[in-house]
Amino acid sequence: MSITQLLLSYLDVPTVLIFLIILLFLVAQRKPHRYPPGPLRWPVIGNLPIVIGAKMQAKDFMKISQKHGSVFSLRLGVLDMVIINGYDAIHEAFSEKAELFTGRPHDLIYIIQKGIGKKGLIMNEGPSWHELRKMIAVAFRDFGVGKKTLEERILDECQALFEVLDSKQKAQSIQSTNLQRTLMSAVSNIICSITFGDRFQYTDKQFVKLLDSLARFFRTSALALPENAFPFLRFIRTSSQTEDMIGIQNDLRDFVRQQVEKHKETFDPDNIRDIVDLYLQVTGKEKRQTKAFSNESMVRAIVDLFSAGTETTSLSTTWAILFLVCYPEIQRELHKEIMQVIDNGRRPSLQDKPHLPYVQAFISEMMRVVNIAPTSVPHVTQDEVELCGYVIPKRTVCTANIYSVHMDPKEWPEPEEFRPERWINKNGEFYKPSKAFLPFSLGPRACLGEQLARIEFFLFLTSMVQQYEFSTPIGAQLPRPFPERSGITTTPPDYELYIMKRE
Ligand code: HEM
Repeated sequence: MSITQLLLSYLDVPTVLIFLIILLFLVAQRKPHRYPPGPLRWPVIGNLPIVIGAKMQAKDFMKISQKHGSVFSLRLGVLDMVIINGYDAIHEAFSEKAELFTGRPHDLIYIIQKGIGKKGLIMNEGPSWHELRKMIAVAFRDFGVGKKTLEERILDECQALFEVLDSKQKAQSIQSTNLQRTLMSAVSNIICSITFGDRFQYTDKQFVKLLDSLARFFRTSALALPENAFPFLRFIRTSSQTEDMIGIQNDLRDFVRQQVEKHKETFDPDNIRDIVDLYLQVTGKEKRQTKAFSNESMVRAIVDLFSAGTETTSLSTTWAILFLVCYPEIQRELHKEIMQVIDNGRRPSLQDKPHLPYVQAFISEMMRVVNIAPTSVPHVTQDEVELCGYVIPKRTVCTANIYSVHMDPKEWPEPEEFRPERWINKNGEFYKPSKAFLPFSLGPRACLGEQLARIEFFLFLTSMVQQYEFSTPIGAQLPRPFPERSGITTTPPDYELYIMKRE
């Protein structure tokens, strides 16, 4: 009997199937030379089970990094991505090798490709992104970020918020998610006033609907959408979740377009009121219709500011209230410090900040534990690049796991413990105990709204603690003040909240 005949005599159907499965499994493990390691991949779906249905991807990613190292790879269907964990690796990528990591996956992640596109700020890349980012940074400065005018605007918005809180207080307890919606309106009004020079009533139907949609958008994980893993699905039938996310982006664009059209009617080149006016001036008067300064890129850039500026800061404030409720002794300490520095019930000011070390410590610790944007916004490699000894090919999606930086026990002993005191030195002053603190990411793509967010958050929190005491109704169950669920952002649990105006 020849060898071929011998082999064929063994090849029944189950043997062939087992052979094929092993072959597919081996093929699924193939990676380019010196590519980052990663968990075993299933044939066809790759590592999709890791992200689908995950409550908190960042936490799962951190566990994987404990086994495979700070830089590891995943394959989600056809989408290859690299997850970067820990301060040192993220610093090497986004700071030391920043110019090679500034791309965005506008062509690689379906919801971004179809719903957001390449224009604007967040998903744009290359010279037009650079030009736009520079212009918005200057506009933020010109329209008051860091100036008294903006401070006044924020404090006025706090006042509007307090009127709503006072009416809610009369209704006794409220659900914390309702408060978050109100906070979203307040925070959103600040970015609206910088961009459109206008604010909206908290009951304005279009505004409320838009903010609800925005919250839904941020609660979803873009990575887990089936069309990213299997692009052919886009030609058959997109999932309802994907349709919803695309619809939200279209609604946001329509809303901003309406505001821009209204502006055009009252535009006066000698009186530039806000960012839309500035844009109209640049694109109209100077006839500058470059890629960065087209009408559509303006609309998209403003949608980006509106979205990024609303959800993150309002969620942070909602989380802060949860910590006040769960740690009444910390709330008392904060109130005591605020009362000592801001006397006679005057409105807080940014000038008070250096005199409020415990407030600053509370804010930093809250941002560390909560990780509002736990996996940041994905970057893309602009060329082949070496990172921590591995080689990452050009146009690979790279995600920084910010959660892994803030939960690193070597940098933050007992990282899950909420301890504002970590941020206070022996002299009772506020200080940064570790470099491993990146809530706004780092490098040229770091959050453009960091300064604004910090100002808003400080003024909102200080004013709220000055005026109100937050607790839960007697007998109500206390929620756990630790993030357990996240999409693009980290959502606090819903609970019954009691707000009492201070005398
Ligand atoms: C607590 C509040 C906030 C947090 C934690 C936060 C966090 C972040 C993070 C992690 C990124 C991704 C950076 C990267 O890709 O490496 C980002 C990007 C961005 N954020 Fe924020 N953000 C906050 C508030 C704001 C506000 C108030 C605005 C504006 C009004 C804003 C505008 C932006 C923009 C435009 C980008 C994209 C920058 C670019 O791609 O060039 N953010 N933010």
